Amino acid sequence: MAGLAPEGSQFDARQFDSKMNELLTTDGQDFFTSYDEVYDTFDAMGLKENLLRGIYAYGFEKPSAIQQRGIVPFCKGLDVIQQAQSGTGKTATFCSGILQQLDYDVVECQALVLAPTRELAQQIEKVMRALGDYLGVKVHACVGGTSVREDQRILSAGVHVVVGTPGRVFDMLRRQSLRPDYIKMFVLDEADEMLSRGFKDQVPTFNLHLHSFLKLSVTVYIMPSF
Ligand SMILES: Nc1ncnc2c1ncn2[C@@H]1O[C@H](COP(=O)(O)OP(=O)(O)OP(=O)(O)O)[C@@H](O)[C@H]1O
Repeated sequence: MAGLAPEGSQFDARQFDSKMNELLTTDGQDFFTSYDEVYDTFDAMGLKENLLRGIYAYGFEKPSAIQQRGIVPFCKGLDVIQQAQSGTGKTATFCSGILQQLDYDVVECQALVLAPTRELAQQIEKVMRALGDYLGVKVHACVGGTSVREDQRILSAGVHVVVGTPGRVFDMLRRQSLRPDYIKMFVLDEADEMLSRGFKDQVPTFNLHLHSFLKLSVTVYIMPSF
């Protein structure tokens, strides 16, 4: 799979591994290991009014523990790694962060979310759509088992966010139906699951493919294996 780099990119698995090893073993000055600020209400987070309306209309009254700590750093453009048990509100955390940072006048894909399963990608799309209802967000789920043509039609009509599984998203990138030029946010949901499912070689390929076009803010969500 490591040889499956997109056309035009110069993916070198060995070089990638050595760079990753270097990054993981360096005491980076800019690397935050914790973020102390806690916001115990959504109102205190400085979110767009229409995002707040979406959050409250969805039925959330108070942010969960991970939302109290995770939404604001995401909104500040920091690279975020969050690890928490299932059902603690991680999805709404990164959806809110993305919805806060989108430029709604630009109908181009600005955020890419990858998930390990079709069901999860579709579930994330629903949450993103619901929370972003008052913002007019255009979000599309790019997953296998659906019409490629329909994906291409929707993407060419323009979306702000793509949520998908690696295979179909990769396919859309290769066909240039999904253009990475405007992507400024990247979320890898359930990263440990993604990496253990054999997407290991595709994920760095995505990163590299995107990196060759833009400066990327990477957000990784890790699910612990309990
Ligand atoms: N602040 C909140 N107030 C009330 N309910 C919430 C809040 N945040 C999330 N929820 C609800 O809690 C449930 C779990 O949230 P979510 O799916 O975001 O968690 P998760 O950590 O991503 O879980 P999983 O890893 O299982 O996908 C959902 O039904 C969601 O609507």
